[in-house]
Amino acid sequence: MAPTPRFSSDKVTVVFVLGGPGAGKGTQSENLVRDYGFNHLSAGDLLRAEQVREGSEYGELIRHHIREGTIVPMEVTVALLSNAMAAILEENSSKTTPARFLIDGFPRQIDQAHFFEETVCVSKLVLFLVCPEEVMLGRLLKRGETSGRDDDNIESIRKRFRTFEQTSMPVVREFEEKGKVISVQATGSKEEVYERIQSELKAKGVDAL
Ligand SMILES: Nc1ncnc2c1ncn2[C@@H]1O[C@H](COP(=O)(O)OP(=O)(O)O)[C@@H](O)[C@H]1O
Ligand SMILES: O=c1ccn([C@@H]2O[C@H](COP(=O)(O)OP(=O)(O)O)[C@@H](O)[C@H]2O)c(=O)[nH]1
Repeated sequence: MAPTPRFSSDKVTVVFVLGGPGAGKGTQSENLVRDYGFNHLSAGDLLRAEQVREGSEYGELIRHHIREGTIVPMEVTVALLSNAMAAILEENSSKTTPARFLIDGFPRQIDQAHFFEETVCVSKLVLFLVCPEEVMLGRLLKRGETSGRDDDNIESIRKRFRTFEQTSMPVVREFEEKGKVISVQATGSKEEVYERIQSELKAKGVDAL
């Protein structure tokens, strides 16, 4: 028998934000948090916090995968996301009912998508930021001047691009077949991209607060 997800869709609305490394997922998520009352969970940020958490048994494992641009085993990432959602719901700090969650940079592999939807909750939409590699490369190298991230260097970036094409694009295609994907061109200024996102969300019946 299939497991029951931890959160039902009358309690939570989940929107995944996907796109290649440097497509602008974090940047546009900030806009959506401000205007739509989303709670923002970045899978990468949660993993980086766990990597440096004192006493974590996963620190070295996470460090290795992030530097190699490969995917951390899904049990680790899904537990971090699920617990972060539970903490937000417990604080009852959400501005909307159902509580809106924007999950950025996840799922990046098909088994993660299935495991999350079976055990945590079913997603409503996927916002997919479409961006050519040369644009993402330029943005990441610039971000690398100040980000301090282990993976904003040319070797890791090349590996992340490969993982994105080979492992993460199949996730986008599967959600596309279910009619859940909003694709937005992520080139041009941050403001232009955000305007495109807003008009697509409106068309899907997701309104700003
Ligand atoms: N439309 C844009 N034009 C120029 N730079 C951008 C744009 N969107 C994001 N950036 C910058 O590119 C870098 C990567 O964006 P970020 O939101 O961190 O991407 P992701 O979360 O997809 O890796 C950041 O330094 C960000 O400020
Ligand atoms: O569900 C996830 C999300 C991220 N990562 C790891 O975290 C890195 C950075 O992801 P993030 O979304 O922070 O940044 P991006 O690569 O999109 O700029 C990835 O390359 C992966 O190694 C992962 O293993 N599983």
